[in-house]
Amino acid sequence: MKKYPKIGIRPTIDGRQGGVRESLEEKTMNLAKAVAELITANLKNGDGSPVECVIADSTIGRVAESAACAEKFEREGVGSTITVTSCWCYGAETMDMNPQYPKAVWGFNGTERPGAVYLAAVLAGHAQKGLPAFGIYGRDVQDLDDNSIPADVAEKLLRFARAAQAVATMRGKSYLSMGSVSMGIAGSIVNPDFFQEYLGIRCESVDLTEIIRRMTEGIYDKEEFAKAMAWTEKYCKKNEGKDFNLPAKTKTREQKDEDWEFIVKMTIIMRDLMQGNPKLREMGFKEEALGHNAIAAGFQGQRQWTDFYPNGDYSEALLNTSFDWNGIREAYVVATENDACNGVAMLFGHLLTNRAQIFSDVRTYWSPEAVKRVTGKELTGMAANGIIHLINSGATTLDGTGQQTNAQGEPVMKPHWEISEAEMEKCLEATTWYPANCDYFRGGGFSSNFLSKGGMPVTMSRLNLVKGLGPVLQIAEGWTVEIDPEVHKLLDERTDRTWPTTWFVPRLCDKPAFEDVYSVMNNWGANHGAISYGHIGQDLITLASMLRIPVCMHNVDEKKIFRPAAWNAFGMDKEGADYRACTTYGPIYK
Ligand SMILES: C[C@H](O)[C@@H](O)[C@@H](O)C(=O)CO
Ligand SMILES: [Mn+2]
Repeated sequence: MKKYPKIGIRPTIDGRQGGVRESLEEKTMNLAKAVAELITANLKNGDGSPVECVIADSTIGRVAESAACAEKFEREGVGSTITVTSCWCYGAETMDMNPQYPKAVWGFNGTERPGAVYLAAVLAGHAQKGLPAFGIYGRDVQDLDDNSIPADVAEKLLRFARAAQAVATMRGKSYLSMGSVSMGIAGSIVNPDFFQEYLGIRCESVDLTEIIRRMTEGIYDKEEFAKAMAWTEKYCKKNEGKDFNLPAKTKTREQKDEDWEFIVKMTIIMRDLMQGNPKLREMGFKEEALGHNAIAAGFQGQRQWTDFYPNGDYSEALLNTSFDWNGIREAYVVATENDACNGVAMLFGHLLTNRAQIFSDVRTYWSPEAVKRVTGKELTGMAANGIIHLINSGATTLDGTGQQTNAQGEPVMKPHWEISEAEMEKCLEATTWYPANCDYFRGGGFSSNFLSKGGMPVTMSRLNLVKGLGPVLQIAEGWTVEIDPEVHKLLDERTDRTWPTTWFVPRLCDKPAFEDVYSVMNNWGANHGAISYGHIGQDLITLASMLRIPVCMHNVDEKKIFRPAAWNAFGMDKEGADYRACTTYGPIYK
């Protein structure tokens, strides 16, 4: 059972004894309990455990009670707070002053006592003190004896809590670079200051010789390796695809079998490097047993490693997948080509959804005209306005096959605790493991290949670093689409047919970057995108504002944007206000 941060609930109250406070004690504490129940019933951590809440020991009426609550929250491992009230309270005395906690305030909309007035007053305090907080105010007046949480309030509470838990879960963890810069990809020039100041994440790095050392000296769990090999024989090796390499570059059967053993060992070692392994301590490898506390990692692969050793596609794909030989489990976050910027976008998506992530090159925009020219066929349905080819060797989760289904039989990518053994086997069955293209991967290995089923709502995002500005986030909600199999074959075989493909169609709107499918690709800030199941643009925007990362491109309805109340002070144009606020506040850990 992993250790996760908790959400602190702060019931605040009018401190006046002799009637007022007494009349509100029960109501205020009941509201706090209702919020805690809402969060614990609806939100889970990555391991499937419910997000825990901690409620202050008493209502908070004066500053001494604020301080006592702050001390309790520190002891209990709180990482963010929600203040709730149904009455007037003394803002500067009762507000949460912790500079690192994401914070929200729910002012009960009941007119007998001025909860909304406190909400506005304390949000002014938060703005004045440079501690921006999210304001939650229900649209309809509630009766004083109504302790229920209205739907609009619940939606904002949960949106805040999802993002706040993501922020708190990242704090204190590591990003592990396995290797270094891959083929001059800027995203793999890892910027430790960004990780430290914006995410509270420490950057760790290991040279790739460490994988060879551990293989050579047997620093891995031999029993697990045997179990993994048997599983790989049963589910992966049997789906080995045609070898498209030139004869001179084709490995023998014996060499390929050695490669399978190599990449399975490599996968175990990469996982151990990320999170450690107590079995290694039993084997006498105390230091290696510790791991790097990595919540995300990147594997350089190309080129030096892949010019000589089998590639990392199997390792990256399986680590990013919600299952392996040990069964169904939380997906890891591993960026191929050590593109740490894309790794961050994958991490955001994973923490907000508890689902595995797709890592892709944003490879090709295909206009309807170009498709007609090369295939003689029309793009139809949701693909009719053009499609974007998402494809990358390696780090695309096998959950991306779309072989998991919801109650309606529609393709989905599920949190791991909802995936069945049968669905795991379907994802594996839908994946072909082609011998690696030895023109690119001289050391051989295998690449996962599948075609994502269409009809899944997805969100593609990307974190970019801009000198002089800092980090910015891009977001494109859309869908996976299926196209005529013959069209797919022709288009896919023009590029890298041994790699996994997802055909993506963004939701278009009247914003310039979304006026057509071409514009989405033409405005994308790097070669990669992280693709998460679901339309999570609103959550990403809320999360980005907590981290002070401006959003430079998105196709989310402006009315659905939920950011700290202080953002309103930076102007009515939401995008400009976002930039001005992020610049003013700066990173939360600086
Ligand atoms: C062709 C290169 O080897 C691939 O790695 C390339 O398609 C990329 O993924 C670059 O991001
Ligand atoms: Mn790539």
